[in-house]
Amino acid sequence: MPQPLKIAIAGALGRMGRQMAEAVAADPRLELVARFHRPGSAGEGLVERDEALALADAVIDFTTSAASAELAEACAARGGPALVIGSTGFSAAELAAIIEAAKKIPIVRSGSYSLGLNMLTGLVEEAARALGPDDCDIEILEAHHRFKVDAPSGTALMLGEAAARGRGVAKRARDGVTGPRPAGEIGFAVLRGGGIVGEHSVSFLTEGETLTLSHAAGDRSMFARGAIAAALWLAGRPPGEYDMRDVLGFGAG
Ligand SMILES: NC(=O)C1=CN([C@@H]2O[C@H](COP(=O)(O)OP(=O)(O)OC[C@H]3O[C@@H](n4cnc5c(N)ncnc54)[C@H](OP(=O)(O)O)[C@@H]3O)[C@@H](O)[C@H]2O)C=CC1
Ligand SMILES: O=C(O)C1=N[C@H](C(=O)O)C[C@H](O)C1
Repeated sequence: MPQPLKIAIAGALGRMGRQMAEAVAADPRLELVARFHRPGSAGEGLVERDEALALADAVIDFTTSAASAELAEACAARGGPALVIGSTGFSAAELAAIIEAAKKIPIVRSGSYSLGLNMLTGLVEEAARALGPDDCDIEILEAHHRFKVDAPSGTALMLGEAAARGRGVAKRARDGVTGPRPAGEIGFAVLRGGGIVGEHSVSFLTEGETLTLSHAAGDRSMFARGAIAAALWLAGRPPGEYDMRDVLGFGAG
């Protein structure tokens, strides 16, 4: 039997951090070696970040865009551990820092670790290609709980990228006199409230009919399962930035 993969969890006190700790502890292929939170919050089962990095083969990180970019730099500076990033809402500078770090360590980053959602991106790409931009409009709707801080969601942006292969630019918000909808635009609409775990739909609209592809997350456990699959997949990989489509073997991605 191979040695269990040593996992550290960032953002351990967050919604996903707690979900991850439960899932990792229950998985015999893994050993939960450290949990950490913000700097200075060690104690009661938590350690400082750098202690965690020294113990782990891989870190699973659902925190904030800024914390993830900083963590990627710290992991790269010491030549490891590998990193699974689930955070969303990245600025261009934060993304650039992660891409730089991925020259030194292997990183999986995805706006969604759900298997179903990653399957949906393939279907969206196929539908967008088949329907073409001339008479078919694409609109993406996402809904999340009241605590979510970024919009559109990382998943909505992923779906937008899938739809946009061969299409026009994103339209992130509409307000006031917007004028008619430009052809090829991909529109995003955002709903926030209550405890919604994550709902996404992509509609393809022509003047005669609407096709809608959608996904709803029932709870956060499948994000944790996907992140664990990513950590196991990363073991022994060369440096590089990978995504969930690589992990799931969904083609060139
Ligand atoms: N890719 C995917 O499949 C999924 C992605 N997400 C994304 O994951 C992220 C976290 O989501 P969620 O768990 O709901 O959010 P939470 O706010 O519940 O958790 C994030 C945690 O990270 C902590 N944190 C902030 N800065 C640092 C730091 N420098 N070091 C360590 N910990 C830090 C926060 O602390 P404090 O509370 O003190 O601010 C908080 O406890 C979001 O970006 C979300 O969009 C969520 C679900 C699935
Ligand atoms: O913040 C969340 O909760 C979620 N964030 C991710 C996103 O931004 O897409 C994934 C999931 O929808 C839950």
